[in-house]
Amino acid sequence: MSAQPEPVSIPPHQPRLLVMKFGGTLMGSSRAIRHSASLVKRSTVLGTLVVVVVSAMTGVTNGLLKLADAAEAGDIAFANDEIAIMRNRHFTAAQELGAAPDSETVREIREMHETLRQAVYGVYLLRELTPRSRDLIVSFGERLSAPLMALALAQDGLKSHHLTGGQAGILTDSHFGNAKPLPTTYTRVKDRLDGLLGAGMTPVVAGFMGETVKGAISTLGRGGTDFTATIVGAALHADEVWTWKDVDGFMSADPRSVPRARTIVQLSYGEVMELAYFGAKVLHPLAVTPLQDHGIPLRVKSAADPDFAGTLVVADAVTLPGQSVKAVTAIKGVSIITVSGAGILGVPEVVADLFNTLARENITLLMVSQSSSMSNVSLAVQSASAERTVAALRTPLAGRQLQVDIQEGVAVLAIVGAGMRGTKGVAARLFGALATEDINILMISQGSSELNISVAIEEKDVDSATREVHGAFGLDGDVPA
Ligand SMILES: Nc1ncnc2c1ncn2[C@@H]1O[C@H](COP(=O)(O)OP(=O)(O)O)[C@@H](O)[C@H]1O
Ligand SMILES: N[C@@H](CC(=O)OP(=O)(O)O)C(=O)O
Repeated sequence: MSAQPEPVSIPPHQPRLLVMKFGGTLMGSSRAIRHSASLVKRSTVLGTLVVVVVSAMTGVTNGLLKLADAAEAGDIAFANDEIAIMRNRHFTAAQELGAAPDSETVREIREMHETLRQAVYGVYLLRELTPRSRDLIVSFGERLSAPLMALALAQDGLKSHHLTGGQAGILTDSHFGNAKPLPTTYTRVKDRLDGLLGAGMTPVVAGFMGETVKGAISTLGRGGTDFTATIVGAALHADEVWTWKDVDGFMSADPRSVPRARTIVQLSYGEVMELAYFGAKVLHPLAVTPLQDHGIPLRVKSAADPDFAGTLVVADAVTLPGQSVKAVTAIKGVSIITVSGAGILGVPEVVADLFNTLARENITLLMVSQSSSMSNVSLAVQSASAERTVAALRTPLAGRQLQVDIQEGVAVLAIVGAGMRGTKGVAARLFGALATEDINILMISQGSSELNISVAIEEKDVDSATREVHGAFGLDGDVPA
């Protein structure tokens, strides 16, 4: 009889199960993918089970959206050229990750590009790009990067198996472009991934997507791979979900515009949702929601410095004494739509109609303000949805004497932190900092949770405003600007 292997002893603090998410930057080239795979291996060698969730190679999602639009507009030559460039990029990465020309992975990548080409040709023939076909086309980014990660893991000696979001069990509603997981998702994901983990595999899930009950591919909204990772984390009751980044964690501002930004040690789920909603690109706004019920921690970790703890996101995050604000964040590319005129005066149903219409159209309102005389309502929306918003408002406004004005070139700046709850003088300090920079405030709003205060300002001022506000709340680090 052969000798039984020694049982693996796991040190007491070693996580049993981690979900690790790698975004577009960390999947951007064979070199980046190899490094990402090495971060997985660091944990698996210690006996931790890891489920990997990947995004498309950086730039691919935007490229797919652009070529889909081109096909709808009749420019099939441009669309085909873009597909060829993408195909080359994926083949090169596969080859650099050791795939032989006749390997299963290369065959799979070739087939996927062919299906993509056919889908895009269908859009061109019909001159129609529905949300459903856009989701199918854009999903190829993640579907093509998952086998690349599997190759890199194999090179590191790990057995792995890659799956689409639907194959991993993620079932969604039919809100193509912004789908939400159905409740059955969690048991389905558990059933499917437990089997693979039990067989000693490291599953690689293509992020950003699920599928509807009819089997159509749906996407979870831009940045949705974070959401995939937390759905999987919640389904498997993982010890933690780690999102690896090219930054040192969640920082007190976007380090690209504020060089003095520092890593935030801890954030609550609520603080993260506010930050993500107000433009901190680090996480999808809904990403922490699946983790909240089970209290599963999320860590934002630096791929360049894996021993650094990064930012821990938990229910009861610490707030240091005197730390009213933890971060400053901004959304650029905003428009303010103002509805005004006598027709709105004293007619509350008009306002109710406006909001109902916008909710039906799935338009996200970044800020809302209504004058107390009720003679005007201002709505801040992403400029990309401004036209759609104005078109949607036509019906509730029809036949009333109302004027609609649009102001473009706006940004929304927000300060976020649980410590501002009940702290006096926070708004005064914010407005003081903006006044120092001679910045005009177009709209103001404070969330009733007192977790944030947001202001709309002209976009040209937003970077200097962010730096000034960051300093005013004592967030500047030691790094010279
Ligand atoms: N508060 C913030 N903390 C850290 N990074 C931020 C913040 N706000 C914006 N960012 C930007 O988000 C980027 C990381 O997001 P993204 O590139 O979407 O990551 P991924 O490719 O992993 O999805 C960073 O490079 C950084 O410039
Ligand atoms: N690729 C998708 C999903 C995603 O989450 O990407 P990333 O992790 O690179 O932000 C997007 O660009 O929206």
